[in-house]
Amino acid sequence: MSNRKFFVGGNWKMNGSRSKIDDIVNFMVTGPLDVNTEVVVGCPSIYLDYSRKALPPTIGVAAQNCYKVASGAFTGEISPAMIKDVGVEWVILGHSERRNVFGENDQLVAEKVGHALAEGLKVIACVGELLEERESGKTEEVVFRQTKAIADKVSDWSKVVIAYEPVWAIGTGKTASPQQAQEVHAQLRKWLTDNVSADVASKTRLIYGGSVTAGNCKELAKESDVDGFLVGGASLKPDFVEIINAKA
Ligand SMILES: O=C[C@H](O)COP(=O)(O)O
Repeated sequence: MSNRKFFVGGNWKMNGSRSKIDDIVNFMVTGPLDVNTEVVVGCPSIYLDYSRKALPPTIGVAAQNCYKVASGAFTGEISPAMIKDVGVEWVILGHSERRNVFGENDQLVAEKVGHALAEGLKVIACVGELLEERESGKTEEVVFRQTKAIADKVSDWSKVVIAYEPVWAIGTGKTASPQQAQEVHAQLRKWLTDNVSADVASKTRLIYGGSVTAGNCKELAKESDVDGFLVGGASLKPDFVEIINAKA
């Protein structure tokens, strides 16, 4: 039994409206939510303020992205300083959709992580391989490369959660099996032991994302190196409560 607090993040992606958020807040407040799980929801930037005000302080709020500097001529971007200004304490960085739809590379993701942490935000940093990378035996190489870029910018690991999200499992209904998730999580934890420290490796939450549902969360949560989830589609539905309670 690890002493890592189970962590469940919801990533609403580009979904929602004020009325939809009211519904989500309602089912989350009704819960009941396992008090032993840390819960954070990732909102579209335009709804960060609204969501932070609507949710109880026991539920964290995350931006889904931010830029790597505090302010300036960067049309369309938001900064960690702005995120903090509306009372939001987390940001998701390096999500596979940022990497693969919007072309963010390891270096940009790492710079964003470094700046967000320096500004006092906590970071959910995402890594994960494409289907062709898995099929050609490159999963470990890819997730280690992505993790190293991020790790080089981290000085305080207590502010970081790593989300392993195999791209082939995101939004596809093809969840990684508990064994597949555990295998990569164990490799990542060993990487942290070898390249950061045993202490950081034992304390850092490694969460899994990719088609997590109320139906598969309990089996995944039994794996010793799976410390929680990053949930997309199911975080918009009352099923999210069951996922938060996967360990209860
Ligand atoms: O950030 C969440 C992941 O991309 C997983 O999304 P999904 O649960 O809809 O597959």
